[in-house]
Amino acid sequence: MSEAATRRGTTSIAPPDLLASLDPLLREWLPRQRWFAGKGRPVTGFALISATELLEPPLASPGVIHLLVQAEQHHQPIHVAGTPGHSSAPHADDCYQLLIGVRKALPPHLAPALIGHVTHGPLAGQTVYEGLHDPGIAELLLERLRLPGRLGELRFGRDTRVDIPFGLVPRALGAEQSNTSLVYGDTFILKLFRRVVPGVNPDLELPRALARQGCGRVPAPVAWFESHQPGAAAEPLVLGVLQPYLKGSADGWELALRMLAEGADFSGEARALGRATAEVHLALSRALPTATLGHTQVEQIAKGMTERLEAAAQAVPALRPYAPGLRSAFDALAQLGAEGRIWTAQRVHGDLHLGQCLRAPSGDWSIIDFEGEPARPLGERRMPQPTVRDVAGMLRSFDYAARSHQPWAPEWADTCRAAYCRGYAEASGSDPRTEPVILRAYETDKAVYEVLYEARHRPDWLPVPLAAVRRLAAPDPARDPGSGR
Ligand SMILES: Nc1ncnc2c1ncn2[C@@H]1O[C@H](COP(=O)(O)OP(=O)(O)O)[C@@H](O)[C@H]1O
Ligand SMILES: O=P(O)(O)O[C@H]1O[C@H](CO)[C@@H](O[C@H]2O[C@H](CO)[C@@H](O)[C@H](O)[C@H]2O)[C@H](O)[C@H]1O
Repeated sequence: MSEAATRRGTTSIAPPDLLASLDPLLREWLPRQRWFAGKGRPVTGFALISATELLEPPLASPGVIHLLVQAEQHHQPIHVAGTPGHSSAPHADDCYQLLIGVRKALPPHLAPALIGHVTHGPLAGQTVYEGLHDPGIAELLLERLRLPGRLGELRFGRDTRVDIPFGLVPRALGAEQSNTSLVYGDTFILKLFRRVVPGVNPDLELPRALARQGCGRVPAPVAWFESHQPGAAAEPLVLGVLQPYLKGSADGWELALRMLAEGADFSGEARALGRATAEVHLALSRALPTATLGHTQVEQIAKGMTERLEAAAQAVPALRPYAPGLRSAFDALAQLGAEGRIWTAQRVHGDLHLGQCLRAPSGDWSIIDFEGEPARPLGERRMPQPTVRDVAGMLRSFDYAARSHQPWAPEWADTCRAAYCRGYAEASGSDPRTEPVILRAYETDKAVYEVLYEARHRPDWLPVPLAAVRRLAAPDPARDPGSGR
């Protein structure tokens, strides 16, 4: 445990002692979590950012300790699962939010939440576990959100116009997630961010800005909590956001797969999704500053895409044969910029795909999860960007769905992609397909991101973005730019 960083805490147990007790257990448990971002590099220790007791162990059982810890990891080349190659992607030590339950022994229903048995230090003889799986702890968290105020370095805030009833029954969502969500009585959903970075979190910022615009496409934040580290320069860390739960809504990804399996037409939904995306873009352009992208900025964007491609090709050797073809998409974008083509940029979703779209029983689509691509630096995620970035994300998603189907259903993807662009044009007045160069560049950038994402998180899925990479590296000039084949 790094002594230098065991700085402070609002705990009855001295933070260095607390961390010394937990260190060996967390080293083993943390890398196994779906939301752990530093896969492939062993955790060598932890530095404490803050520790706050929500309930004091062992006086209270369960005890509940809120921890922000920095996971110290080797920065040397990593082996990326599913590929024979290595990556040397530099990574700062990531900070994670943990809610640790402490009990003498775990009741059977909490057995899957076990982190381990503490053998030494002030918690010796206690069992520690993933507190978010304990309904009692989840209830306690909602209580804190109902009553805004401070607890140590934690600050709880809420929109007091919205009633948060007492006693809503919690359940963990259990979804494949980058974070962890709890649903309360089918009324609210609390998302706890796992890897946290200082600064404005777009997943709170954008939905609040959209709510101020009266945009009904995005659930409006009802309550939130942050950690405020001492020191004037320190920016808060946004830790959780409570929103209305869209009961009975269907996830766009699941729905698309279901309709594909049934041979049902999804183009009506794709068109509605295009309209929903354009409406959100319009509201964002009104809510937050926009920018004009001239020659220099476009060149910078193309350079960033090329650099990401090179880093991804280093990490995933299967990408290497296609790199020259993919690079040509970014060169073509830079070339258009050099010829004087100007684009408008604005705040966008940043990681839009079918799984971020929820369809209410009424048929209305909502959009969630405005965090952006988790691996990108926060400053980059909050920059104004061309809206085609989100469009490209959705087009990729139709391709993903079609390729997850046996047999591959390319016509299905083509129809959805075209319908989505049509819907987008109806609501925005401009069809993304009329800008094939920038569309191809953003789609290529997204496919490259996906190759790296899948290599790191779901190696079995790697063939899906690799198939797109093959197509994007050698485009057929005769083909419609909205087509995914
Ligand atoms: N407001 C909501 N209403 C209903 N379900 C939601 C809502 N927000 C999120 N979900 C569900 O939770 C899942 C994870 O939410 P998301 O914000 O995408 O988390 P993550 O950033 O961890 O991926 C979504 O796929 C969706 O099924
Ligand atoms: O979980 P997040 O919303 O943070 O997003 C990450 O995980 C997504 C997968 O869960 C990943 O999306 C990719 O797979 C989807 C199918 O599961 C597909 O619809 C998307 O088009 C594809 O990009 C996303 O890229 C990643 O950031």
